[in-house]
Amino acid sequence: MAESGSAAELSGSLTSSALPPPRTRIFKIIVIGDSGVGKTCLTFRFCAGRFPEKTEATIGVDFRERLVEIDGEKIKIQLWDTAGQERFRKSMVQHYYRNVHAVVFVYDVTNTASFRSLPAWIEECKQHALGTEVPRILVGNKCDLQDSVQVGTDVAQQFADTHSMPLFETSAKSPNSLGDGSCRDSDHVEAIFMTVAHKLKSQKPLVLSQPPEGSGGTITLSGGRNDGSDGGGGRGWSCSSC
Ligand SMILES: Nc1nc2c(ncn2[C@@H]2O[C@H](COP(=O)(O)OP(=O)(O)OP(=O)(O)O)[C@@H](O)[C@H]2O)c(=O)[nH]1
Repeated sequence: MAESGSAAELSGSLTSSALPPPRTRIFKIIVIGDSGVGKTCLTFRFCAGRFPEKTEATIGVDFRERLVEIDGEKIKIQLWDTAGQERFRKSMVQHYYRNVHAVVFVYDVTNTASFRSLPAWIEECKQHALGTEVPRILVGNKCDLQDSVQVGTDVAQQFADTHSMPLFETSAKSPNSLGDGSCRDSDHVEAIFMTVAHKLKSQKPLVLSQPPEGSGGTITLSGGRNDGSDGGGGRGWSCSSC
């Protein structure tokens, strides 16, 4: 009897230790659009939780990360903030498009030219073999500048529909600002990136590197949503985990 008890204990401990620790998945999301539309501010807002006091034109690429928890799974959202200026893109452009999970196209609602450039950005994605299976969203930024809006929601929505993308209008500066009445109806920057992460998570179930027997290779985690932030931000030219 004593022996069978030990065997049961042994088998129990073996089963739990045979499970590899869950890996943190990384979702690489590239943020593209004309220079000055607010890509740096949007990515900073999501990762650091605030509007940056000062920004400079991005050279090559910056990337920022934030750890979130979705349905009990920790996921690292890695935002690649790409340079809008052509002269700062050339050497890096092929790196942006490697292993991309989602694309965020940004225009400035107060700048028609940035909206007119969108087809060229879409074309660039196409040229880098980004298939239609890669989720894309369209973000109109700076909607706090209500008196200067040049790109109406209806025109933007039409464009988004034509290209099968959801449209979000927001402000990196004052999302959800209710105090002064601006941006009352805008989407929160937080919600925009979390929507992309939820979409990616639903598309890509967690697959363990060594699936336990009988699990079918896929483990579905469930539980309460609890977003956490490491507020991480960093400037870099490459990323070892991508
Ligand atoms: N009012 C307002 N200004 C914003 C907003 N987002 C960004 N800006 C301003 O727009 C300017 C450009 O912002 P960036 O985030 O540097 O633009 P970018 O798209 O990263 O530009 P590049 O790095 O050159 O590609 C800065 O002066 C920001 O303060 C916003 O939501 N509202």
